[in-house]
Amino acid sequence: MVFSSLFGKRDKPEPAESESLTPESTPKLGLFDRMKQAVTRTRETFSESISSVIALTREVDEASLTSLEPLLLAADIGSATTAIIMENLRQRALRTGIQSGAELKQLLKQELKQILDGVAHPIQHPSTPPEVILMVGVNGTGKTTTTGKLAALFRSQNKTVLLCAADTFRAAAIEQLEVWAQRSDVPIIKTKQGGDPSAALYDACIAAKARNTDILIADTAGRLHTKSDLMKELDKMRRTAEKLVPGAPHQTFLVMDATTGQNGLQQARLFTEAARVTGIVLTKLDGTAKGGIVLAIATELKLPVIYAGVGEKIEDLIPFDSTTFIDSLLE
Ligand SMILES: Nc1nc2c(ncn2[C@@H]2O[C@H](COP(=O)(O)OP(=O)(O)OP(=O)(O)O)[C@@H](O)[C@H]2O)c(=O)[nH]1
Repeated sequence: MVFSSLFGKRDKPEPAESESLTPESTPKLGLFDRMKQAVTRTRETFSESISSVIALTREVDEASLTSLEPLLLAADIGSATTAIIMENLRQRALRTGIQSGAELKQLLKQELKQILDGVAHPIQHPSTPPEVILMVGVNGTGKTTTTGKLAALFRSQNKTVLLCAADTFRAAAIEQLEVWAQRSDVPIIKTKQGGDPSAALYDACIAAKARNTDILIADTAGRLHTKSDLMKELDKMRRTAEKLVPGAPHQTFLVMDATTGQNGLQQARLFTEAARVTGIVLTKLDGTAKGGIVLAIATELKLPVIYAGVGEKIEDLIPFDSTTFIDSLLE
């Protein structure tokens, strides 16, 4: 089995792949630099406007605090979350008696980090393989792409992976996942388009157990929480996995598109209630100036972001870390 590294050349480059980083052309970036690159657009608007307020702050008073509020809203942090941040900032600024703009910035960073850390929890892994992961979410958020990227990420950690193409609804989803499986050099279990996704998942669970595979990732069709037949289908998949693998699905990742902002959040809120989501994968962070949505996810969904999608290529998925995120957003 050949898998050089996440940054290595792959056998069958797709158009997006051909531009991929190679060790020869570009130095490997660390997590911090990759996150920083991904949130460039958010940083440009958020950090620069915050910095100009901070630079003008001679003393920390109600006026300087209030001038931060529209900047938080502009980054799509959301009104409810912004209100929480502002209230906490006021109290902490008062309590600690800070004076300078630089201290205010540090306080803001601490406040933002605290919000993210408040919902973080260690991922529970099963004691015996396979670990079953369901990828769920509304249409077009990046489920299939993220399933492929996750396979590559786990392979680079020397885990064995099996993919299950349980998106039997969208015409090209199965073929798309097959391409990702080839890129990551992992096997795939599929059924025909229009087939029963639970049947595909059943076969995949049996195969993962027989092969002692570490991780089984199932890509599911995009759906809205309002489509009750599709939500029932998701339930059936859960029950199928549970019958075959104790505790499965161990993770249910809701794939959210960062560019959809507060609309996406509203959909996600209703989705998490119905689908027993355990964590968020936030895609397309690279394509938005509204990366502040990460904070709204924490306060409103009470769920941690586990991974962030930072581009279309196979290596463009990074484990989400609150310190890295806040530090790359607010230098
Ligand atoms: N820039 C960027 N594009 C992404 C990212 N993740 C996914 N995409 C793109 O988003 C588009 C939709 O991705 P898919 O994986 O097909 O979405 P899906 O959720 O499986 O779609 P449905 O099955 O229709 O629900 C594709 O063009 C992907 O390349 C990301 O992190 N950054």
